[in-house]
This record gives sequence, C-alpha cells and structure tokens, in this order.
Amino acid sequence: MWRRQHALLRRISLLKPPAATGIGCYYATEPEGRKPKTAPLQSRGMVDRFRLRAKGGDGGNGCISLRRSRSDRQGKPDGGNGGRGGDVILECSRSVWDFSGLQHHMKASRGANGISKNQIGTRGSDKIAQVPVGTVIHLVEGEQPSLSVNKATRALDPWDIPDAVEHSPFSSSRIGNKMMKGLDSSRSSQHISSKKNTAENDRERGNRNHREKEPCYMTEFVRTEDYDGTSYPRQVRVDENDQSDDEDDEFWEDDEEELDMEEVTEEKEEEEDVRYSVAEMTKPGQRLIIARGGEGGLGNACILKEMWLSKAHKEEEMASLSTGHPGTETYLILELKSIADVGLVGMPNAGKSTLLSALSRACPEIADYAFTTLRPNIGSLTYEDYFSVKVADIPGLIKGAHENRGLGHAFLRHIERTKVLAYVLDLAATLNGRKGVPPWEQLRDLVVELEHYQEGLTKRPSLIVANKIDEEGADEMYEELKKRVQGVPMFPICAILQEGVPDLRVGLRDLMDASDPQGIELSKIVVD
Ligand SMILES: Nc1nc2c(ncn2[C@@H]2O[C@H](COP(=O)(O)OP(=O)(O)OP(=O)(O)O)[C@@H](O)[C@H]2O)c(=O)[nH]1
Repeated sequence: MWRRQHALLRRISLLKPPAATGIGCYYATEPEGRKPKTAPLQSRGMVDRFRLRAKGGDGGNGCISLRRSRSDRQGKPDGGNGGRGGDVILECSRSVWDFSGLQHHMKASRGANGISKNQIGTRGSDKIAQVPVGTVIHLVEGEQPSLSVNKATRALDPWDIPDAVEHSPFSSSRIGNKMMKGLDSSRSSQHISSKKNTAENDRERGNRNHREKEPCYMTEFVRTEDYDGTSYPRQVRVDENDQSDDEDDEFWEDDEEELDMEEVTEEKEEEEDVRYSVAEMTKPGQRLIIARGGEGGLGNACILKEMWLSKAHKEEEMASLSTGHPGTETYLILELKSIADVGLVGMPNAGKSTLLSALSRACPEIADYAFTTLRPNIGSLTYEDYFSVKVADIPGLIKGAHENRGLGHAFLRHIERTKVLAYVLDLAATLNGRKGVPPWEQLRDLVVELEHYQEGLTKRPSLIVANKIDEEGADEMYEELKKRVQGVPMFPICAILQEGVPDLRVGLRDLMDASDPQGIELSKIVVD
C-alpha cells in the first residue's frame, strides 16, 4: 500500500503545472538525466537493406499403425498422415518503416506427426513478418517466392488451418456424409477421429450398429502439380457408395488459389548468384510466401491395403512415404525502395527538408548543418481537388557520392520509382563569404551522381527549385542560374517563409500531367 502511494506521488511530481505548459493541462515529462527508451524516428538510422534466411516448417511424419479386432485378425491400417509444415510469409504493411524489426533467420513450425485411429497431425504455424510498402526482393538462393492470397484458401479444411481448434465445423455431427466425403474430419490439430464422427451420426439416426452403416471410403492418391511444376501425391477419399466426385474435385481445385506472380519482374542477373527484383511488395496487405512448409508424410491408412499386407517388399518404400518432407529454404536480400511521385534531390543543407515541410504536413528534422537528414522522409502533397502526390526527401548528395563519399548514393534507390525529380539548389551557397558550390555546379554534380547510380535516371521529368531566394544577392544568382541552365522549369522559392511554394505546387502538378516533359541534359548546363 505504502509503495503504491509512493509511486503515485513520484508520478505526480513529474507532472508540470498548467502554467508551465501554457495549454491548461498536465503532461508527464521524462525525469532529467534519463533518456527515453527509443530514439525519435528521425534520429534513428534506417535499415533499408536486409539479408534474410527463411525455412519452411518440415512436414510431420505419417503414422504406421494397425487396428486389429476380433473380426479382423489381420488388422486394418489406421495410421494418420503427418501435418504440413508452416510457411514463412512476408506481409506488406504501412505500420513498419524499415527492416529493423526483422530477424535474419526465420523458421516456421513443423507439422505434427500423424497418430493411430486415422488422426492426422496438425499443420505447423506460419511465421509472418511485416515489411514496409515498397520492399523489393532479390533472391540469392532457393526457390522463387510466390504471392499468396490474403484470405485463408482452404477455409473449410482443418488440415490447412494453422492451429485449428478442436471444434472444427467438420467435427459437428450435423455434417452429413456427403460433406464428409471430401474432407477428412480427422484433420485437425486435436486429432479428431473421423470414426467418432461417423459413430455420432449413426447414433443420431438411432442405429446402434453403426459400423455396418459406415460409408465405404477408399483412399486414392492423385498426383498434383504445384504452382512451380513440382508434383506431389495428394490424398483423395472416395466413397464407393456415392459416385459423384465432381464436387470433391472442385473443392480441391479451389484450394489452388495461389496467384501466378504477375507482378514479379525479373531483371538480368547482374551478379552470378543473385537474381535481382524477383518480387515487389507494393500494396498493404499483400503477402508473399518466401519458404514453404513441407508436405506431411503419409500414414499407412492412406497406403493401399495390399501394399501394407505385402510389407516384405515394400517396407523401404513405406518408410520413405511416411517421412514428412522438409520445408524449402531461401536466402533473400530485401531492399526498400520508397514509393513516391516526386523525389527531392540536392546537396546537404540546400533546404530539402524545409521544402518538404512547406509542401506537406511532414515534420522532418531541419538544422543548419550538413547531413541532418539520415533517412528518407515522405510527405503527402494534397491539391484542392484531392489529387495527392507523394514527395520523398532523401539525404543530401555530394560530389563523389558514387565513390561512397558522404552518405554514398545508396539512398538514391528511394527515388528510383519517382515520376518527377525536383533538384533543390542552394542559391546562397557562395554568398556572404560561404565556401559552397554555385547552384549550376550543384546541378551538374547532382546530374552526374544520378547518372552514375542509374543510367537514364535524369531523363525523368524534372524541375529546378532555386531555394533561399530571400538571402542577400540570391536574386542575381538566380538570374545567372537561368542563363546557365535551359530547357527545365525553374521555381525561385524561400522554403522557410513558404514564398513561391504555391507556384511550385502548380508546377509539380503540371509536370505530373504533362504529355512529353523533359529531363535535364548535362550538355545544357554551362559551368566555368
Ligand atoms: N535563408 C533561408 N534558409 C533556409 C531556407 N530553407 C532552408 N533554410 C535553412 O537551411 C538549413 C538547412 O535546411 P534543411 O532543410 O535541413 O536542408 P536539407 O537539404 O534537408 O539538409 P540535409 O538534411 O543535410 O540534406 C536550415 O538551417 C534551414 O533553416 C530558405 O528558404 N532561406
């Protein structure tokens, strides 16, 4: 009790009075000398490239078991199949910014082993990792990731529902035999026995001798081709008393809802092993299976009776069939390429972050020293007609960035997808005794660096933002810049006072809508 009161008093002592806050309410402050647990987003480095090894869960082993009775001395095979291993899935989400929350090794759970009385092992749980929108996947080793539909594809099949509960809809006695035909009711995490359900059905009908009324199930194997062409055996149960198999087939066909990778873009292999850009994750909620769980091994209930009876020759074969398949393994490189319409490029201190905050509601860190921006910032610029444009501000580029000077040019990947480039030039870099670079040289260096990063990048629709027009002597500098650079729209602005920003907004919109806009050519920049 005393401790609780003490803690309460301590908390109250951390509250500032209304007079101090000026907004008429109390708020808690961190005690002096103690740092907050997590640094603000802006001061944290960005993990935008990540190496990931993933392994799907192994399939559970099938069970070899015989059920003997007085009437059947030889025994009837009743070993259940092993459960399928879980998949490793990447999910595209707006709630994550980079890859800092990921683990380098990810493994999904193994499927459970089958057991006697036709009880099938549960499916291993999937491992799901969230990645930011704009993630590009490069494949180093393993099979190509495949897009997965966001909804449960086999919603009605407990075999494939990770950690399915005992109260599966199929364990209900209301389900008739016809429904049961296509679905092995024993496929649930808690090993529900199909025999038991049948008995329950029969009991409901008032038939005590339910064994005689049992539907006559035959187990058949069908070779099925997977999305990638690999074939595997699939168990299909056929009721000999009911010949209408069409519904069953349809049911299984519905399972194959995995989409072809239409969006996958394969580029030329630049290096020997890495296959670049095998998949992109651009829509929130989109899912990608990067490692598949192995199929479960077959229980002897699925293996034809003759095969079981003549076990002298088939033991080895059975052992291999009953062993669960291992899950697939992949080794990937994840890269984040932000998705924005306009990219702001400029030298450090040119005023890119200030401009972004003037154009949108983004609040990037602004300071009068170089390389304040350590990670890309994205703001949304909305027009009166609700047309919205995403603007990306990336860390400053300096001459020689392609040789890893400054922050290097790795951040340029964040403007790779932009439609329009806005070159932010500092008109005051050489004014008032500053030892900077004149704006036209800034422009030339930026163009050279962009071309070093990716040939043809500067051919994108571009405009020039001549910032800091409020500084003394900036007007003359702007006039000089206009003489030295031609063929590109130019906007003199003062980002800090938001002067010229409305015109720039219109200019950006025009450039987005223009039919044949032009990029910047190095030959059209006159430098001493
Ligand atoms: N006089 C004047 N100063 C400006 C203007 N715009 C930005 N600044 C100042 O320029 C300095 C750099 O601004 P930032 O927005 O941080 O520049 P940046 O290009 O994002 O810099 P990095 O993060 O290093 O890439 C800050 O001190 C700003 O206050 C302007 O229009 N006029």
